[in-house]
Amino acid sequence: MSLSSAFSSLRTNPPSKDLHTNPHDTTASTNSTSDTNDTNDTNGIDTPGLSHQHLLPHMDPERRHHDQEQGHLGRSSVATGLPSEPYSSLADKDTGRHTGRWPHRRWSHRQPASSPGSLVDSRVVDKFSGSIEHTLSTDNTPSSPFMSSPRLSKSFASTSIHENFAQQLQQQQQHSPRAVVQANTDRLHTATTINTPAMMTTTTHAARPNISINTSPIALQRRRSPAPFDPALPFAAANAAHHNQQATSKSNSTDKLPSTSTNSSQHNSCSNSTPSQLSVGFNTGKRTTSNPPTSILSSSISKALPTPSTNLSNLTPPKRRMSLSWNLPPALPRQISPSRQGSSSSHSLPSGVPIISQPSANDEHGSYVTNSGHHTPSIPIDRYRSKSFSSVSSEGSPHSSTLSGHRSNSLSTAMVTSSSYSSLPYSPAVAFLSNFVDATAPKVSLDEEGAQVGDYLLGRVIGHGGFSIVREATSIQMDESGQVERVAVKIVKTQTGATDNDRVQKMLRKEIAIWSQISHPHVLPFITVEELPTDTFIVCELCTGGHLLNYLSMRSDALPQSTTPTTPGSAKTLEEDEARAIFNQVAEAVRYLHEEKRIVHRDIKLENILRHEDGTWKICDFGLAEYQDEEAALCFGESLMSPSAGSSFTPLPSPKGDDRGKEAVSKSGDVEGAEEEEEMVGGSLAYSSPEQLRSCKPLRCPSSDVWSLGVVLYALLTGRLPFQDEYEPRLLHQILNGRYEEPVGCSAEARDLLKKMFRSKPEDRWRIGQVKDSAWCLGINDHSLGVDDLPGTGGQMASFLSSFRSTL
Ligand SMILES: Nc1ncnc2c1ncn2[C@@H]1O[C@H](COP(=O)(O)OP(=O)(O)OP(=O)(O)O)[C@@H](O)[C@H]1O
Repeated sequence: MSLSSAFSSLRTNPPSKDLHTNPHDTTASTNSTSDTNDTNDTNGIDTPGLSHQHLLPHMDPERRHHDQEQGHLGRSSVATGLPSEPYSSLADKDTGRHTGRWPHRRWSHRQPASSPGSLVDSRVVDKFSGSIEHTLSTDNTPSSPFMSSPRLSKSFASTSIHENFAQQLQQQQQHSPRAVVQANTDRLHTATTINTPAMMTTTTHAARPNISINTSPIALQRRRSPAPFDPALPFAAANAAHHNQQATSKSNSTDKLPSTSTNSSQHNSCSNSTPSQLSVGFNTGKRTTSNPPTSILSSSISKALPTPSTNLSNLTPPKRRMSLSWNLPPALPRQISPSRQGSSSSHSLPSGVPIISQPSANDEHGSYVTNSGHHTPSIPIDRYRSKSFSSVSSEGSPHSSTLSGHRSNSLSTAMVTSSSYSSLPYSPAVAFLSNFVDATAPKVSLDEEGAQVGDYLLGRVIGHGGFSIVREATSIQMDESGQVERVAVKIVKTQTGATDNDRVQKMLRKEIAIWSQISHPHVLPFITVEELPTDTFIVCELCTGGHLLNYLSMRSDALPQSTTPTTPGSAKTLEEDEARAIFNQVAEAVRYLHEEKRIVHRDIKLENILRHEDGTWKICDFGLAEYQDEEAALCFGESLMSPSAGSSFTPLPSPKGDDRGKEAVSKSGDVEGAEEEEEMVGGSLAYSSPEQLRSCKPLRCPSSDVWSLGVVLYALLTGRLPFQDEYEPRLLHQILNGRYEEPVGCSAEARDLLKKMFRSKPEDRWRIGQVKDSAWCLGINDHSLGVDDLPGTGGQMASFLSSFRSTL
């Protein structure tokens, strides 16, 4: 259910007492509430007796511990206890309507068309992406202080990204040679187990007869286009080759040996194909394949990699079962051989699959160069040729042609035994495998730990956004003091083809454009952006102290159990001075945005206030930020606004006593015409202002930021949210009526400031300048003067009094 429909349903079905008898309502109380609307504007909706659970002490300690273990930088859903399913996954697939729960991320009035795709469970993909997350549902977890602050979801929620990850994983699995091998081995009953490149175990089970050719479209396709190369396969193949050779030598049974004759077409098949495409006979212990058998190595490769193109109809099972473990030595050293780089080769292996080339003439011991330009020295090629491969028919063998560069007729009939290798530093299989070192190196995807992005190396995941993940990163170069710079990198995937992609990219561009214009000590500094076709990387300053929600949770945990407050503020999560110090920093940043940059943040919440290691607090996440009007957009970010949107901007709503822009604000608080058609309402429900709830379009109204900031102030003072209820309609009514439980145990100035920030009508609400100049922010404790209540004076008068007193 969208917000607008939720609201209209509220109007048509005004809340009645049965709201309070709803089974969700376990906290009905008669605690006093504060109608902070000075004009007593309740819109005809009354919600008496609403009470609040105390937030922080109810938070599951295990979850908090997990979150804290993550350096307080974990996924916000962990800390909040909010359901991690994105909004779209909570919507009915057919109707696109809400299923009744609010998501933990953002919200939208319009549902994405890609509902089915968005049903991918992010938990699955979290595992895939390597970040172990506990995503909890409100259905089965105890409520937390902020649990019932359900957040509204962006329609381009995290599932789209996760879905992309999952699809990639699925594709990779489906098309990898390993998958094809697996598919075929179901029939061939051949299992190949590879532990690591260095330690392999190959087990060959008896093959079943009557195996037919797989001519499925996938198989045919695979023969045409090289499949992704699975580096483990050559290892398995070569191991099998080595083992097979030894076994067959010992048995001395020529009947069971595969033929060593081959032809050049088979050679080409080997050298021009990925391992999975090697289409020669399956070594079953009998020479019964229709393809001419190849060298022992290549036939063993084909055994490990039975492919669809193999005619296996007459295969008979081997009589024994073999099992082999082989420890490989470390990878051989490599050098770049510029002379070979880019040289044309008759081989056409996929990039990354090296091809052994002719040893250089002046290399005493022989050396070889791979198709990736790597030159591998110090392999005694001649010795290999004369001894290791003496038993292998050279014709058609990939080794005989590529390792030595010519086919040696001398390599014909002698058998290889284990003693053949005794004088060699490496076995032939190892020599062969060493050429796959590049290919076997773990492939680091561009957005994973270890990848390099610009001048930075990506590290662990430190946060999740609605459509991004955030990783720690370090600069690859040291600064003058020999230190590497630590930064955070926000990674947004480009989901080509996804329904939401265009909108996500557009919003991302706007975020970058706005964020890069901002410079303030209490705004998270933007550093740079790197764009790749697959991802966008926003590099920004790292805040190691976690976000404010974590901080409050941690401080609440530290409270003795006996002091768990029953009313907000009765036990202090933070001392008022500390709350003031934090609030002043955040309010100063908001003042800068509103007054100097004429930007509205639109997503101010505890999770978007980060603690720097120097102890300062900074606002982050400009994903929903907007310029307040056309003038500001032209002045600070002219390219950001579409012409159509630009012309529709209207002046800001103003506080009481200021006529500027008054006519632009409708009764509902909507700023008429200040929306782009395709924009969607965003933000978190618990922080949303009444005017935003009433509007089905996103507002560029700075007073909405002030409301959200009031929610932050309340949390700082009391350790809980002012508007919270697991029953969504009741939560909406609380916000729309501006009803919250007035905190006890804090100063009158603080309570007064809250009232001013929670005024229902945006034009009555204090502006950020007034908030900053309020008696509480200035630390003036004499509320008896009542100057804050004088229209249009509040902050200025407090400020004046403050300076006046300091002169006394
Ligand atoms: N510079 C940073 N240092 C440390 N943690 C960070 C930093 N930036 C972001 N994070 C963490 O990552 C989380 C998500 O970041 P951010 O809010 O910027 O992403 P987002 O995709 O815009 O999220 P949202 O859906 O809330 O808009 C933050 O809540 C925070 O915990």
